Amino acid sequence: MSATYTPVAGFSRFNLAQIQLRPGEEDKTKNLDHARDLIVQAAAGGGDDSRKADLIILPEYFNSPIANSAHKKHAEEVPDVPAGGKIEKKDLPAASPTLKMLSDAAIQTGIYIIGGSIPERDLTDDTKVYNTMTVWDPQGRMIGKYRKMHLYDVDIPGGITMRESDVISPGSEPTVMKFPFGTVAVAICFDIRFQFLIASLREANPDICAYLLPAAFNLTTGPKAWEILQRARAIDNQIYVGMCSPARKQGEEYVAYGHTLLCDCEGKIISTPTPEDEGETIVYSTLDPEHLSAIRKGVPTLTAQRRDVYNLPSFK
Ligand SMILES: O=C(O)CCC(=O)C(=O)O
Repeated sequence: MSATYTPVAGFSRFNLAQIQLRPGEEDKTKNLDHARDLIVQAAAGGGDDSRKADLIILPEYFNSPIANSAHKKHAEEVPDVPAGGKIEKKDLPAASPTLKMLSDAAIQTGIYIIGGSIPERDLTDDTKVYNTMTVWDPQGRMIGKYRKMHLYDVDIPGGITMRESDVISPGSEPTVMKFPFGTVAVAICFDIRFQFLIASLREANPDICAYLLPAAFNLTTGPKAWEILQRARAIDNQIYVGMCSPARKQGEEYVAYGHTLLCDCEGKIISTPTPEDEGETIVYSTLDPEHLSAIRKGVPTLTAQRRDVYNLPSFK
């Protein structure tokens, strides 16, 4: 039986720069100045051709320490973006320095930015803080917002015990971004473990070409699961998948794993720092529609699904 195949709508070759930024410190101004310098550096080059980056992504909690004790103190106001809309720079909250930096950096570089994640203060309930991503266009407008949905509450004997939900409230809006070069599903860190999230987004948006997540795995789960989860999600959904980690820094309350990477739609890792490169670095990749097409055509798992025999169970 020959596979029916159509190219992924709206996907054109693009360059991604993932900034494995050093972990945030208490001095937010210092963190933001440093992140901006790295964004400018990342914008200048990379990928496997001579074009500059088209999209930059930062890590989880990049503007402040990754610590439950820090989130409330560093939380900022983040406006909601109307569906399909944008928030102009002049309408950003004056008291949100991280949003201002990201908007300025997008204008300065002329590049789309997935602004990692930051603690967000709930305006209507000051007991609530979210782990929130913002997305920016080259005009410095905020074009997307996503609140982490699955909170990292784990108790691993001999490993790590953590309850993100002691401080953070969960979001409940899965998010897909339409960039001029392709449709990208976004989420944050622990969300990668939930296959139904990306599978349902993928089903509703067949034009998704990539799944990108700011993340910060740790030294317990990083070695076991960081790489395999990304490769699994990539193979299951036949999309590019990448997570962007903070650099590893011993002595922090939460030591991030590092190893930022991007794998292609057959689970092959195409860009990652060298093993000794757990420190600050920029990982460049090129996402290629022809490669994606060839893989989907060669192994047509998505069109060959037997929905007449099985289907996702309803949770409701
Ligand atoms: O899934 C994991 O092992 C790590 C997740 C995590 O650290 C997070 O979501 O913050």
